[in-house]
Amino acid sequence: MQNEQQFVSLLHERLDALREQAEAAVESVTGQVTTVRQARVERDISVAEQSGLVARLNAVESGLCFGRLDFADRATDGTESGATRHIGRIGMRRDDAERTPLLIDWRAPVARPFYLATGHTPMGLRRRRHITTQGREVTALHDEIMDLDDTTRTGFENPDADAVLLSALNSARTGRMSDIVQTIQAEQDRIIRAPHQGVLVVEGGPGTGKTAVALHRAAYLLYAHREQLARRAVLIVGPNPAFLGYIGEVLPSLGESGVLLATVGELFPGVVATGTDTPEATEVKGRAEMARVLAEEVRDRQTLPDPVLEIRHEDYGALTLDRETAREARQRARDTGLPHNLARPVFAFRVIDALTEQLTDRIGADPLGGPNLLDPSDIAQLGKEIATSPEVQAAVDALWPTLTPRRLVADFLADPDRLAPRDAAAVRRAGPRTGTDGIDDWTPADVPLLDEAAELLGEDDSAARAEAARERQERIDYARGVLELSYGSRTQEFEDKDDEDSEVLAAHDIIDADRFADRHEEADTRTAAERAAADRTWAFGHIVVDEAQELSAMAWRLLMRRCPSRSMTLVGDPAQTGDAAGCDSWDQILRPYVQDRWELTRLGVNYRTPAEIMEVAAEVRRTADPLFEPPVSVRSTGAGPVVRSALPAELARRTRETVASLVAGHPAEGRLAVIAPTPLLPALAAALPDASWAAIPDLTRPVVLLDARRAKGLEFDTVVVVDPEAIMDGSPRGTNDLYVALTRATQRLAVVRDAQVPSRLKSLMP
Ligand SMILES: Nc1ncnc2c1ncn2[C@@H]1O[C@H](COP(=O)(O)OP(=O)(O)OP(=O)(O)O)[C@@H](O)[C@H]1O
Repeated sequence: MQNEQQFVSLLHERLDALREQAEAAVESVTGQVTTVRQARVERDISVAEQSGLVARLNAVESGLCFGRLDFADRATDGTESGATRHIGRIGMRRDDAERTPLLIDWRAPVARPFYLATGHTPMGLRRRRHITTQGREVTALHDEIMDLDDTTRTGFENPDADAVLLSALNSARTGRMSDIVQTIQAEQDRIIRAPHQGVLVVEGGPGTGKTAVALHRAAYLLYAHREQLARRAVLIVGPNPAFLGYIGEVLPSLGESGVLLATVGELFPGVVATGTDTPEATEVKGRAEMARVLAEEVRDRQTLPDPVLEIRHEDYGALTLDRETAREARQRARDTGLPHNLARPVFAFRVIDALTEQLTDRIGADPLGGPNLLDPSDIAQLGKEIATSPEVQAAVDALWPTLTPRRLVADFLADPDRLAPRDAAAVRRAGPRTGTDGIDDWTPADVPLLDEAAELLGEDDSAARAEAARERQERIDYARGVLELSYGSRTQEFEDKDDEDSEVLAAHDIIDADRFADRHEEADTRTAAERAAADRTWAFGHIVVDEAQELSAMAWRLLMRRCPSRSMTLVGDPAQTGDAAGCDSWDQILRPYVQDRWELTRLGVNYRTPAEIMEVAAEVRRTADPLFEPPVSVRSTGAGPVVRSALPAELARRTRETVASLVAGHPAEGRLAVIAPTPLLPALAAALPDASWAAIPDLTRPVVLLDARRAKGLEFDTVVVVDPEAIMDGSPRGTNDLYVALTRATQRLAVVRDAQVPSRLKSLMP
């Protein structure tokens, strides 16, 4: 233990030294004042790099080193004979001439036996050690002998190989998910390190570690393919903001920050989707056919005169645009296949041509019947006058208006006549107020519609692009110089890959002058993730979707547009689908985009819910699917759910008593959630004044009140489910919602039933 303590102390000293260096570097450049543009670029880059490094070093402080591998003297693969390697959150080297490896990043290939080796397949190991620390102090060691012929003993051998895992699973929850880097299981490790191309679907029941695996996979991919992914950023999509808050600390604790966490409702820059839809409206808006409906809405705006449009020209009097000419112009514009706003100039040119011809005929007609008296330069001049005439422009606008996505979708929702009457009634809402460009409270289900509209409409940005190209060339010239400088001052002490592959990246490692110029233009020192968040057309390097079963067909269209490489990890559980627009089958989701070229893998062990609680939850699922088999719980606590019942008027009071007795029975422990049907929440909030209750509840509070939909993906030490039958009947997928609610507890479950409702579930009888 003492030796291990010394080593861990040494690691922290090294970490301190690296941090001091980085902080000093930030300080030394921050104060520099310069007017030379190249020097300013260098300074900004330096500050961004070194500040990022400081943040990263701070984040890995806790649990910096958690494992040790002792390789056998006679190594089977010939690489690590007799060596000892410590495994940690990041890689570090000594500050010596050889830059000796000190700590191996958990993602490095050499760390892999830590997760995969078994007595049967020792992968060259003699011993594997789990090191538990608190702050900088080593508090426990657990050794596993991998080579049975090896008779050396350390005194820390633990017959219970799962002791470290079980201690992690039993620890009190904090309202924030923690990483599992110390105890990743072999089946999880294989998914985390699966190849990065293509679509990988990870399916598994509640608590099987899908979220944990998805996040560690993102961290692994950023390590293994940093060059590609740091530049394009990784997007992690979660079901709601509370869930994103819950998982938000995992990647920083693994030293990663180049990731954008977002809900689908946050993926249309400039729109904050604060509204809510009924389940019916969500379902209708999520249907794939909405793409066609919106396309038809756009075509509807490309109108024709009926039968002619009279245009009064200031100087030349009345001009007429007939239906046939407009139809021909419209066809030409449509034939380009361009989005509406980009095809508009084609339509406009044709109309202007026709009007110019009309005017030419009128003004230049030879009274004697000879050829037109105007010469080509006169005609060109007339054309210009027509094109710039406000009346002509108004006529073009009336027939082919420039449209914005917000306006189009708002108008459609105000008047959704194209839909069947029931569907129209479900989605109809007040139109945009005069003068506004949309509606005030967009809902998450509107966002894929807005994105679809943006695709259909396009943005005429040719002038802006030409200007951007010119500026970019200027930046490239400066960036070339900066890169040369950056290579000269590269970091030396912080790697466990070879030199060219350093995991601490400096500018010269990952980019050439072109890309560098893109990233560090003077006016924009944002990270790739930040820039991605502001850019609707950003193509992410990899997308991870959690609770993927909840996404609608329209949301998938949006996500696929953001990921042209189709490098994606989708995790989910169709048995937990709650959203009315959610999909039931992966094939149905993926076929339109990748046909059958996607891979499915399953996780079968439940690390969260004890066996006794899982049995009750499984019974709920079996009411919908009699052959349902739940994932196997890794733990059992010996305690089944406590069931109480009360008359409807007493439900809130009974719930308060139940919460009070559970809190009193387990005073210092973790978090408690009350999960109830949405209509009951106000009454329960009044009865539980200390509970956190909001659209985005504070999960770090001791008691949290929420409905089943918001509980998705979360977990608590203790869960009280109120009125289970009402949750079941509350929506078309209510059985799934109740299944979700019952599977959120890591330790204890209580159920408060409505005594007047006959129970459909044997195990939920008092
Ligand atoms: N290898 C592991 N070591 C330690 N804890 C683990 C491990 N795998 C999973 N867990 C823990 O199990 C719990 C459930 O994991 P997670 O939330 O990822 O499951 P999930 O499959 O996403 O569940 P759900 O479908 O219900 O949202 C978490 O507390 C997670 O930290």
